[in-house]
Amino acid sequence: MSRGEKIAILGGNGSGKSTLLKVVLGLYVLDGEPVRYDGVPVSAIDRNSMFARVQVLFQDFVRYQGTVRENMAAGHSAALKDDARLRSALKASGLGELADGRGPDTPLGQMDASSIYLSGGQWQKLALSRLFLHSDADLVVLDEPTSALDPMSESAAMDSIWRLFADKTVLLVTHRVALAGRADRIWVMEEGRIVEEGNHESLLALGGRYARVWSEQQALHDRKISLRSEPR
Ligand SMILES: Nc1ncnc2c1ncn2[C@@H]1O[C@H](COP(=O)(O)OP(=O)(O)OP(=O)(O)O)[C@@H](O)[C@H]1O
Repeated sequence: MSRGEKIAILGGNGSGKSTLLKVVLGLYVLDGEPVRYDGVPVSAIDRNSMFARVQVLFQDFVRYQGTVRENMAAGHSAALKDDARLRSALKASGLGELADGRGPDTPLGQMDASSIYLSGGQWQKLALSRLFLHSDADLVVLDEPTSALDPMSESAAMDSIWRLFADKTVLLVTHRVALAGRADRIWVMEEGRIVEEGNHESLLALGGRYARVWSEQQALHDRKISLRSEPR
């Protein structure tokens, strides 16, 4: 990976995408050549200084029984007081109504009668807001960050991801070829290995697994559009 590069990782269930992220982060150590950051093996880098430079969003992100503010500012107390930053991060993930409505002090979950319940997709947006709020890392690692979002929300959230992390190195795991297509480089995984590598155009030209999944997902998309436009 080069600094500032955007890499998307595609592959079927169990192909090794999440495992690869953990290897990159030094959470799993493999035999053989180690993962290096600026030439330094990941095992030789102090965990705290490593995680100060890396922002991670896994699929099983945390949900705190607390307010929106507490959920977003977890581990970063300075952000607790900055309402403008909190609201802007909420809007970037698609929670504009919450930002403009009851705002950062809204209690979530079952705290009391004034609490609101978030849906699965809304929790994922909140997790993304937390990431946008603290986007001061060099490397951003995202494991299916929009998997619970509806198509419109997903497209808007991905726009925010590319915009807000424009100068960061991004590693994005996704099942959606349309989202991967915007990356500088795509790794296609199968049985724990990268079996295809390139950008959208070169992988389409290769005519392999990526090209096949791309045309299948395009056909599905076109079918949905035509179903929507058929007269009732
Ligand atoms: N800690 C572990 N110990 C043993 N096997 C594991 C461990 N974590 C993952 N695996 C296995 O490694 C394989 C790859 O898992 P991984 O979670 O990386 O897949 P993935 O490509 O992210 O899949 P998905 O799209 O379903 O999230 C799977 O067969 C899984 O069962």
